[in-house]
Amino acid sequence: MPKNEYVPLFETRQVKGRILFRSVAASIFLAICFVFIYRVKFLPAEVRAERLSWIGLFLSEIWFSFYWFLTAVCRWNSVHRLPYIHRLSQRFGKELPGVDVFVCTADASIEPPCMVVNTVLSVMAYDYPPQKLSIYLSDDGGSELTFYAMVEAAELSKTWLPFCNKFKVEPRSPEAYFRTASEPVDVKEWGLVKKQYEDMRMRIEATTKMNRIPDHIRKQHKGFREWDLGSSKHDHQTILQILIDGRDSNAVDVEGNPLPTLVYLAREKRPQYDHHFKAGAMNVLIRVSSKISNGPIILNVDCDMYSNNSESIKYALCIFMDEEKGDEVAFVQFPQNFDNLTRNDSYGSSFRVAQKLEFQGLDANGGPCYIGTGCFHRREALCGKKYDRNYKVDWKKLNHIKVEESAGLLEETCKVLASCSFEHETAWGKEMGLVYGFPVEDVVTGLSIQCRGWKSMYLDPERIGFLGVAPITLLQSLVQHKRWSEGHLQIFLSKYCSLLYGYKKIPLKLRLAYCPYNLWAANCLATLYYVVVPCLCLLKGISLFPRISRLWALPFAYVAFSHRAYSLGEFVWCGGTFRGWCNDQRMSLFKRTTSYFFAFCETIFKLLGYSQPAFVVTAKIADEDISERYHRELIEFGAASPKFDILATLAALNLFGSFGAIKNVILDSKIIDQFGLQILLCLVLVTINLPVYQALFFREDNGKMPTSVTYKSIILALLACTVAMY
Ligand SMILES: O=c1ccn([C@@H]2O[C@H](COP(=O)(O)OP(=O)(O)O[C@H]3O[C@H](CO)[C@@H](O)[C@H](O)[C@H]3O)[C@@H](O)[C@H]2O)c(=O)[nH]1
Ligand SMILES: [Mn+2]
Repeated sequence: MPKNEYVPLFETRQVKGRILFRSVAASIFLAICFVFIYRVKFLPAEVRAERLSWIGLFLSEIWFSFYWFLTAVCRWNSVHRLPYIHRLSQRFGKELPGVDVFVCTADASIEPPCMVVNTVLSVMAYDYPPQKLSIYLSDDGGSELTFYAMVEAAELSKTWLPFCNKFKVEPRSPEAYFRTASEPVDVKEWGLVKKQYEDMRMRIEATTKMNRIPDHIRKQHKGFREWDLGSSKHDHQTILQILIDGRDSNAVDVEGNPLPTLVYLAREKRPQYDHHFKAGAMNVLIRVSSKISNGPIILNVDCDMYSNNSESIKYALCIFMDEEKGDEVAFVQFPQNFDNLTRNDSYGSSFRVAQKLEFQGLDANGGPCYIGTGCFHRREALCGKKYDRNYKVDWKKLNHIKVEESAGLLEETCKVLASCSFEHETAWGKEMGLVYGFPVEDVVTGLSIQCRGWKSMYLDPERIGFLGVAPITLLQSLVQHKRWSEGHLQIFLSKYCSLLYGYKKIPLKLRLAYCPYNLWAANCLATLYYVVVPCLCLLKGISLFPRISRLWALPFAYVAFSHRAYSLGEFVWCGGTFRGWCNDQRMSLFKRTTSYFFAFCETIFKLLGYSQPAFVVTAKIADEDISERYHRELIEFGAASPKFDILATLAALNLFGSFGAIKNVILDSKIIDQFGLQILLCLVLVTINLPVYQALFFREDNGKMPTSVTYKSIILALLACTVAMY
């Protein structure tokens, strides 16, 4: 091979199964056309109630078809990327760029310091030159418990990092490693390191339990003095402590190797200033890190997302540093995987199909969204730089910038960058850094980066890059989806709507591909209609679908069946189980009727100026009996919530509807022809809701439906049935 021939650092391949996907999509499209023809042709002319319900159903079907069309566009092409890390090391050797890792935490009571420490240790232990690695923890909880945990992490890293390097252990979160490793790599050292970790964990957990730091520990580090003034979570000065200064020749592990830099940061918080949640935290991190290490690549992870693959940085660099295609890439997104999922994933948290297939589609269309965690950014792009075609990075030059100030001086000079007033009348939160004002700051930021001309890419290596904690109760999951769908809808209704904002900036396909996500919440109306009206019409004797003896029933059946069968096929192909798929279907129904519905309403309130932005942080721990039920895959209802009122009422309604229908069929079997499809729809809904009935009527544990919800839902459902029948 000639010497200067370009050898790519990564390759792009078409995802298999495109022809199957396209043929199924085409056939579904055809069937949808027939459904529409039927709806127009047979629209009932006379009876008012009948005509109205029919029109409503038709509108819902138009919506579903439109939505389906968007998802099909998003998936029409899809690619995956194959990085070659050995080529990276061969080509760049020691000239690798600095990487700054940002870990965000917000609340020590639901994000245990011990978990944060594990995440931090896992990213400190990346297989990457430690002099080029800096880890920043942003603590929006401003908690000395978390600070203490970080002091401990700095200490443990001195044995943990050499241990990881020596034995090439994976994963590099000590907790996950000792939980999953089957046999000790080296009995003696294994035992020693394990004991050190266990001791540290016990010390941290003890302080967390006491909710305060005992005096003898406070004396160990000057940083604790910052809490002497008596600060609260929402009102405190900036706390910045460089726990390990990577430049310091004394900062070495037990074997004398250098350690990565480790920084604790709690930005200033004052009640009278908006802090913009995670987006605000990230922007402070960007500024502070620019003074301390200024790595040209930034990795962002949530505090529960430990690194599960010590080579992820190198994978991402294969994209950024590729001579031909790398310079236009602003961020490289890894999927969001979880390590606390049960076999059948009761709450559909795995995003299996989305992450194995949809994101590849986005990648082919111009780039995946930024999803907040497991994402590598090019610092310049994140800070607002526009891409232009002559942009070419000189990685070598980037490496020769040196910071001279001492750690102590840096701690003082950087404080102003983390103060509440710093951003006043600047472009931060608008054109610079993460965008403010949306509960999904990540997605809107990714979009705005892409609209500045950059591309993004998706990497899903065989060994999972990051593992986090998925919600462990139904309510938490629904609350999380409410935040997401609300954030997305707000983006859609703002100036950042991909269709308009991206006009002439990103390809039409990418503009369209954002829509299925942005419009999650908008699904609620059509779904609620489909869940409520056919059932009530059944009781009233209004037929909404073609007779099953007629050919017109075929397209309806085909759309429903093939669409779901294909989805099941994909789900299993992506490694899911049949029951997992059923759970996923149930969750998508639950999300649509509750999370999306509330998100939809709240977005309207917000547009009218009635509600404040919020970010409900997902709890990463739970009581023992809750987590025991989670592992038994029992759906957790437990607490009273308006979301459960809705779920239970809809479930009861369809149950009564089915009872009514079965009674009528027994009295007169001929109606099965006329109402066949409608009865089937009700029965499918009843099947999906089986766990709800169980929670309403049969369960005895603390996770059953609260009695108040049971009564409310039965009364409401009965009322609705009565009104429908008379
Ligand atoms: O005021 C805040 C609120 C949250 N966080 C952190 O943001 C992260 C995400 O919060 P979490 O409650 O875990 O939300 P998830 O729904 O799991 O997060 C997903 O969705 C969020 C947007 O809704 C993104 O910010 C996240 O990166 C993405 O993983 C966590 O590390 C928090 O500590 C802060 O730093 N400051
Ligand atoms: Mn999370």
